[in-house]
Amino acid sequence: MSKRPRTLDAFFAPPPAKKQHIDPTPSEDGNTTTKPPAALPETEEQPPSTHPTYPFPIPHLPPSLTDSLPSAPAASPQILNNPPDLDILYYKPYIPAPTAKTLFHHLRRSLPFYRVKYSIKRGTLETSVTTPRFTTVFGLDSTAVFTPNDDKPVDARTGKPLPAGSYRCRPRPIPSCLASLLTHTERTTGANFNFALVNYYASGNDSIAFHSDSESFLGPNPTIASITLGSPRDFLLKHKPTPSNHPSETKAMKLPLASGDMLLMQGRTQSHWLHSIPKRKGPVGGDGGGRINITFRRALSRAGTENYYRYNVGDGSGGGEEAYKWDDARREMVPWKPSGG
Ligand SMILES: O=C(O)CCC(=O)C(=O)O
Ligand SMILES: [Fe+2]
Repeated sequence: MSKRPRTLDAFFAPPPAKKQHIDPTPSEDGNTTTKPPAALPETEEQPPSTHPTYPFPIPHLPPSLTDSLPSAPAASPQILNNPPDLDILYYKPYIPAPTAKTLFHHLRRSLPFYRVKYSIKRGTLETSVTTPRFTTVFGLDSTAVFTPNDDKPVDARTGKPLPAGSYRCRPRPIPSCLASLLTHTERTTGANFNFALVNYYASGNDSIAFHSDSESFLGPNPTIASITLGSPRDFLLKHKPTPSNHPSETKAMKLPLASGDMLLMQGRTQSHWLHSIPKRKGPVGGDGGGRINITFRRALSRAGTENYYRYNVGDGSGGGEEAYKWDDARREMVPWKPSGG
């Protein structure tokens, strides 16, 4: 449940909200309100998020977005708990469509993405796999924190610097554009999150196979918020096999996720159900087929941090794989070169 009254600037504002509250009244379409110009410079001056682990600075949300964000959720959630072991709140939508579209374009052009390669062993055969979508991740498990103005994580209990080699990966603080959304989602749901994982599906050819996010580093019955921005895609859910329920007989449930929708997966959902975004043939519709998915999660141990960076940034040369950045002229993700050329 919400811990603070929800207002316009509470929506994406980080906890110590610097901005003055101006006008929480949404317009008729539930989207924008006209703001006094005086409010704009303060937001415009917000510097981008920077960190030695980021390949480039990550801009703050633009004033047009922070100022037009409504008091979410835009709709009360539908409760999906009828099938055994399923426990999902379906916000349809969480963020109204026009705002979700602006947020989609902002995040697509602002975040570094990766096409991670890893190898899996099947028997004695080692196979190389390329993740069939772009991914990126920010955050740190609950044993450590980033302190303001500090590049390196410190011990969450003692506040002391971590011994060298505590992490194999190089954890990245959550940039302000995602931190604002995370904070608002915590207020809406009453859950706590320390990770933001982002998928970018460039077309209907990108996908995620059936899996559950039931890793032990999330603890039992984890709560995961999952937000869709951009083109719609089908989200499939099917119960894990049980002695009386053979996988071939398990019928999948289909949720047609649209831009702005959020699923709050909780309870026994991860331990008992699998989910996937299958490939989609033909035109996908909306935003040229591109779709962003953001999941907010809470990892409890270092294993979570190692795992998330390994599979969402990669571990090539310590800092991850080659970064990609959205190119507005080419309308695609292109390998990012530090020189810009
Ligand atoms: O894109 C989605 O909606 C699902 C993503 C997902 O399941 C995951 O990242 O674990
Ligand atoms: Fe998942």
